[in-house]
Amino acid sequence: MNLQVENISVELEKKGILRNVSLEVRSGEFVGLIGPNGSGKSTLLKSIYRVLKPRSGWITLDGDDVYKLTSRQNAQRMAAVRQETSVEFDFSVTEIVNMGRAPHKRLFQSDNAEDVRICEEALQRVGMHTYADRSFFTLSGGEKQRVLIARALVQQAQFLVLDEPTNHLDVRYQLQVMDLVKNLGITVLSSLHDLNIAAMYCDRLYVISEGEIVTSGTPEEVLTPNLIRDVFGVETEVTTHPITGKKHVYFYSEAIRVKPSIQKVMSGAN
Ligand SMILES: Nc1ncnc2c1ncn2[C@@H]1O[C@H](COP(=O)(O)OP(=O)(O)OP(=O)(O)O)[C@@H](O)[C@H]1O
Repeated sequence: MNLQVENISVELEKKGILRNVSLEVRSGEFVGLIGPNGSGKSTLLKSIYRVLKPRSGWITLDGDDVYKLTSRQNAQRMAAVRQETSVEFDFSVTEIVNMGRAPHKRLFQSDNAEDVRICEEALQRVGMHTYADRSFFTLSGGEKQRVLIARALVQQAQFLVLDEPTNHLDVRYQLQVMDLVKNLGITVLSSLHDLNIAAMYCDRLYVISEGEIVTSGTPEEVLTPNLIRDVFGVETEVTTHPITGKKHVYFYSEAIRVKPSIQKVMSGAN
């Protein structure tokens, strides 16, 4: 599934939030969207999963304008895990996950054995199978996140949009969820705050700042100290991770002093 975003602009309350944004996710790619708070990541993803229609430009999936597809056609192709999902009624974990099967069923058609198996398997994959009967309301932030990822998985769409999927997750589940998504082998576009997670998992990155894409490329091309200083205002050292061979970003803090021995190296002293 190939996503093309062409020159979209979004205005909210008379303020330009996205300006002429273009982006491509090729079939099978895992593409990350990084940028500071308020830069427009969620707005861009919402435009793609049809919650915020752009004022201009167009968005296509395999050449079809997403805004011209029926909801059912769209849900068969694209699943989204949003940053904030409001669940208004007291559903169980299983009921929430089952909702992801709706695009594959007729109205009021009950779950068959295959639906049950797919939902159980998805809960197992996110490590939430022992919570099947729990009320969704009673779950922690990380547990909710994993259930919502399971709901997206059972939709069996070939394109997955994720808005900060590792938010709320402890380090083990951050890696587990990212591994799981990576191993699906489907087309993925995900906003990410953690630059090292982005470097580990993404084939390519787009960097957004103040509503505009400022650069894109492989993590090796994009994650440089200059770019991170310009976009995030933070000083870094970027090296190659000794085990994964991926880029790894070390951050300097103003509050935590740099060790004198390292300061010497940085200033070029012997
Ligand atoms: N409904 C709205 N009305 C007015 N402004 C909005 C609305 N929704 C978002 N914005 C503004 O649009 C800008 C982009 O917001 P967005 O949520 O897309 O950023 P983000 O990059 O996802 O941020 P974060 O990393 O904090 O989640 C922000 O300045 C935000 O305040």
